[in-house]
Amino acid sequence: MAGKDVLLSVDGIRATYNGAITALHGVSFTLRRGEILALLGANGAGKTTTLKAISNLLPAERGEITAGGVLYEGRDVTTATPAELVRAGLVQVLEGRHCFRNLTIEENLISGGLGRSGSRAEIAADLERIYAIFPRLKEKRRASAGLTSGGEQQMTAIGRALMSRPKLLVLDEPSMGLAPIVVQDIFRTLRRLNVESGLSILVAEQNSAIALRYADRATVLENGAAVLSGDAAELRGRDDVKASYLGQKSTPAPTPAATNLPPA
Ligand SMILES: Nc1ncnc2c1ncn2[C@@H]1O[C@H](COP(=O)(O)OP(=O)(O)OP(=O)(O)O)[C@@H](O)[C@H]1O
Repeated sequence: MAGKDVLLSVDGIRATYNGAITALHGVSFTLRRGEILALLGANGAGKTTTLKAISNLLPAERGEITAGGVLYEGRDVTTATPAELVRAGLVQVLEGRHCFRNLTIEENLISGGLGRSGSRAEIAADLERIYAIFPRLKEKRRASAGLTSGGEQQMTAIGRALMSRPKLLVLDEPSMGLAPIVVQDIFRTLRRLNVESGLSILVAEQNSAIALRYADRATVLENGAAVLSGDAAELRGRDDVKASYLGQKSTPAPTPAATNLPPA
């Protein structure tokens, strides 16, 4: 992990929908520059709401932050528009790998760079950078995004976000609905980007096993509150985390009788 300075600070966020449903009850955590932080939790724990609070996307769903705030690079961005956040380097890949289905993969990627005032040559160079990260997208660049596989659409959604040259990439459940091998490929790529270019990553995941394997640290949400935070490696070794989030039972010590059995 690179530097230790704080890039993103989520400070006691409470959030409601329709002025009635309280989805977050005071979530706090920090993300250091250059790290991968996983936001874990079961269905409905508040992961998506937290990410949308960070990117100021709640108003589109009649949601709002009612207390607390978000600091990005030391600046209060609680009221910054999503477009301002993208320009400041904070980009979110929404849940469900949204692509423009009728546009080609390449057109989808180019759309991600439109917010920057880059020349044609710069956009072409950025495209080549994305194709080097995801060679599969280069092969499929002329295909309509809607006709490509779920994995290719996820890569396109991530590639499009990378076209705006983010400092902080925020991803909502990139593993959703994808085969384990594709999920592993995507997490490996995220880790490589993190190591090679220092990209900071906040990733919300229900798949705690893969997220804890690739993240530096993790925060666990339950019922709209952060209940646990720590180093990913340490959390992976904890019995309560294994039982509640990794679907593993703690292994009982073998009984003497069992030890005497011949190998199966
Ligand atoms: N647009 C919405 N309107 C009303 N309530 C919502 C809305 N979106 C989420 N909620 C509620 O807010 C709570 C947190 O949901 P959220 O989607 O943030 O959880 P999550 O951890 O991301 O779950 P999932 O993994 O299923 O996406 C849930 O009780 C959910 O029903």
